[in-house]
Amino acid sequence: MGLNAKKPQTSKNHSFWQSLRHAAQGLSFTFQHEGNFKRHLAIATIVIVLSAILQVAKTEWLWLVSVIFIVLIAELWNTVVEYLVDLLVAKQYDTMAKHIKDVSAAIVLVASLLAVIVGLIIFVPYVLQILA
Ligand SMILES: Nc1ncnc2c1ncn2[C@@H]1O[C@H](COP(=O)(O)OP(=O)(O)OP(=O)(O)O)[C@@H](O)[C@H]1O
Repeated sequence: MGLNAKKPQTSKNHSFWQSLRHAAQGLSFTFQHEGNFKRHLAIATIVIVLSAILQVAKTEWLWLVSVIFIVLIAELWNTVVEYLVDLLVAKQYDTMAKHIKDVSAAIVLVASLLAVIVGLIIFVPYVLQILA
């Protein structure tokens, strides 16, 4: 490492902007490495465009935005768990590692089911109205 090379940071963030930059790096890392995060974002974009076209009510927007964020938070959390487990067991097969990762994936599944249920409750009446 050269004299002017910056030492990698392992200390606490010193400012709000530094915290924000690292959080943005976390989001960018997840987007680049987790296919499911990309898929969830793509579905969220479709739902937002559809909601704008159908001009859904304010409370419906609140529900939709809430479930979109719940799913994205669950996916971020699942990514944290996967990397922590990999760090601990270094890719060795471990029954407890399997259970931890499976339960973490189940969190995403349950959050996604909630999003599907909310989506059906909101969009089915609009579709029926269009078909009527
Ligand atoms: N070290 C391990 N020991 C035992 N089982 C493991 C281990 N690593 C992964 N697995 C099993 O493989 C599955 C997938 O692993 P992992 O979560 O790392 O991959 P992924 O494709 O990123 O998952 P996801 O689709 O949830 O994002 C886990 O749910 C678990 O059942």
